[in-house]
Amino acid sequence: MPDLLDSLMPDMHALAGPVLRTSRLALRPLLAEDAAVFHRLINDWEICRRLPDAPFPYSATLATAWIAAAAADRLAGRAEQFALVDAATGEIIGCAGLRMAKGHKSADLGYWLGRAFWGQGYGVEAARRLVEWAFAAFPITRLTATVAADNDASAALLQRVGFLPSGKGSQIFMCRPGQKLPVKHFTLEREVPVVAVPRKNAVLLVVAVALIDAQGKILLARRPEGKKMAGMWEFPGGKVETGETPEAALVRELHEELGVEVAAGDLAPFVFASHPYESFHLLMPVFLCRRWKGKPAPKEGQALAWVAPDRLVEYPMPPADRPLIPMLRDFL
Ligand SMILES: Nc1nc2c([nH]c(=O)n2[C@H]2C[C@H](O)[C@@H](COP(=O)(O)OP(=O)(O)OP(=O)(O)O)O2)c(=O)[nH]1
Repeated sequence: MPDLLDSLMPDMHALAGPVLRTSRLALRPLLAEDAAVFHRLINDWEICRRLPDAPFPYSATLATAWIAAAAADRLAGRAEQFALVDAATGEIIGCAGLRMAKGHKSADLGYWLGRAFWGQGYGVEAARRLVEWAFAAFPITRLTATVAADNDASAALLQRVGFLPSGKGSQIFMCRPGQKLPVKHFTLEREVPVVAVPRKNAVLLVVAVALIDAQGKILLARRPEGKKMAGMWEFPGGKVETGETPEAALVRELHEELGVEVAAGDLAPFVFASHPYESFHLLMPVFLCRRWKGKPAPKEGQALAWVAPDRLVEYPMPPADRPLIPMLRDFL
């Protein structure tokens, strides 16, 4: 359903550029017919004295020329300037834009609001949206912004949007010819996505079980070809998934690997292995289980063997399992 703003907005086809929306604003390209409002808002000493490129008084001719230059800059890829439009009224309340550095590696953020619209969070709202769009739409790695050293409100705005102070300097402001005024520089770096690099000592929780049959033999499964530690004999089990209890993981693994059904209550905690492997640290609680439903069958291509406790040593096992063998032998 078209909202009020759409009905107040100039013909979208006339807009040679994107329209960005926030909860209260639309940021749209400036049009030649905006010149009168643009001029009325900007021709204010309190605004011009804070903008490096604005003379004072700010003439109507300059307003028209500035809007035309903004359109040319957009076409040439030099800048993206927007009128900030109140979504409730369709009224222009200020401007914000990005001036691209050569090669589009960075862009400079600029903005101003008509004096009646100060102190209501419009600047932060517009700047946030522009920043978000800038990083999404261009391969820039950094945004910069410069404010007059005494413009505390603007410095605070930038910091609320995520900019960090990056130094001080001085700059000519057109409304005060002949002198350089102190400025503060700010930058905002593109967020580098955090890539989850597995840490060498990341703990991997694996759960395993010694299934013990009526003769007191223990079931071992041989790790199939193609897996790490292929050929080693291990206790059935596997990784505990996120949100799973060790018991639930074991019930699942025994069903998947061996086709047997086990009740969590029939799993008795026995011992654990804690072992540093090359790329992770294994933490493996080992349960004992004497009751299950079904006949264990190799569902995943593994060989199975029922082994008496005193013969476990004859089966090559992963290094993490070796300390478990005497414990099982002594206990059973
Ligand atoms: N199930 C089981 N795993 C063991 C034992 N001893 C031991 O070091 N492990 C290691 C081998 C594996 O790195 C890990 C078990 O994970 P897993 O069975 O879910 O995974 P996997 O390596 O077989 O295969 P994949 O699913 O990651 O491809 O724990 C053991 O006695 N039983």
